Amino acid sequence: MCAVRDLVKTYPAVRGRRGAPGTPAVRANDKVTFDIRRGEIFGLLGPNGAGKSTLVRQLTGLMRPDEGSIEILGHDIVRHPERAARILAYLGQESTALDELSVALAAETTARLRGLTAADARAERDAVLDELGLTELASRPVKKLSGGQRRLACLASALVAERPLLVLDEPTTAMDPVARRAVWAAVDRRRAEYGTTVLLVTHNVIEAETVLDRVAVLDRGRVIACDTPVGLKERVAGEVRVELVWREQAPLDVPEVAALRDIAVRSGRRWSLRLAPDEARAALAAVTGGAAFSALDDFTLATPSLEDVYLALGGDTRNLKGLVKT
Ligand SMILES: Nc1ncnc2c1ncn2[C@@H]1O[C@H](COP(=O)(O)OP(=O)(O)OP(=O)(O)O)[C@@H](O)[C@H]1O
Repeated sequence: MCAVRDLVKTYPAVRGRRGAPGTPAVRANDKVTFDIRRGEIFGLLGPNGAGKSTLVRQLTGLMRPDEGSIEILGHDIVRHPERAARILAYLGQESTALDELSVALAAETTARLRGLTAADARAERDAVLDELGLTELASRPVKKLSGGQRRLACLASALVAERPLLVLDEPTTAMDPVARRAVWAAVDRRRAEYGTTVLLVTHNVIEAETVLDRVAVLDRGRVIACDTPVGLKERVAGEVRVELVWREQAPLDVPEVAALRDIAVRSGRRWSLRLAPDEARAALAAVTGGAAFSALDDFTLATPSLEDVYLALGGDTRNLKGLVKT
């Protein structure tokens, strides 16, 4: 339903004025290629600055690529960017003009703009607000809601008047678990009833593992892997993750601990290691059996997550949310 081929987007360099340093050109998307199938929840996963929003802006017709092609439901979006608005609903990260309206009016106005009659727009509005648990907030201005409520209200507007493709950029940011569940239930229902396809932008690995059918992992503008979460995890199936949390500082005078130091991803008191099963056993025996044990606060042993895949692929995890617990 969506085919992206060799998409390239470079933000040009900006020359500094009056001696101020300029900014170099940034190749935000570098030959990005993938396909999205009808009815799937397809994810774009990557850390801050990986190029996800740039990609989405091109898919939604808001930005023109330098090179490459985008075809959605047979429409050439590079040549006809205006057609994107008729095919897809886009929930961006930024707040919009809808912020000034009440929750109900924002949804109703969007439905009208998408071609529904006044009566149909009101019916859609009521159904979507009810579905997302927003009825009580219907008369409140969007801009006066909490962060999570505002996201939900913007999603309500995105969902009115069915579109075959939903493009959702971090839809559940700032939402509580009840709101998150309402979002995924609403998405699932559309998929089941209308075969709706979803492109989900996220850097939340945990959410990605649970909701996505397939995921393209983006790193510095390039797709470094594209597969099902299970398929990606199989790439590191031979490894387990060991998490060590030290009480204060790691006892580096213990040789076994010093040896682990260089292969651990360290975040304060927490060390995260990807090891072969027998290495993991040896490491745990060393830190739980000997002199290091009194310095250890906690440890866990877990099967690989998407985070491990990301690391194994050479990704830069510094900004990947849901990874490093502090
Ligand atoms: N308008 C712009 N001008 C110049 N550079 C930009 C512009 N917008 C983004 N960039 C750069 O392009 C790269 C990709 O940015 P983009 O916003 O697409 O990343 P992202 O994956 O969506 O990040 P995030 O998760 O933080 O939203 C980054 O290096 C960013 O600094």
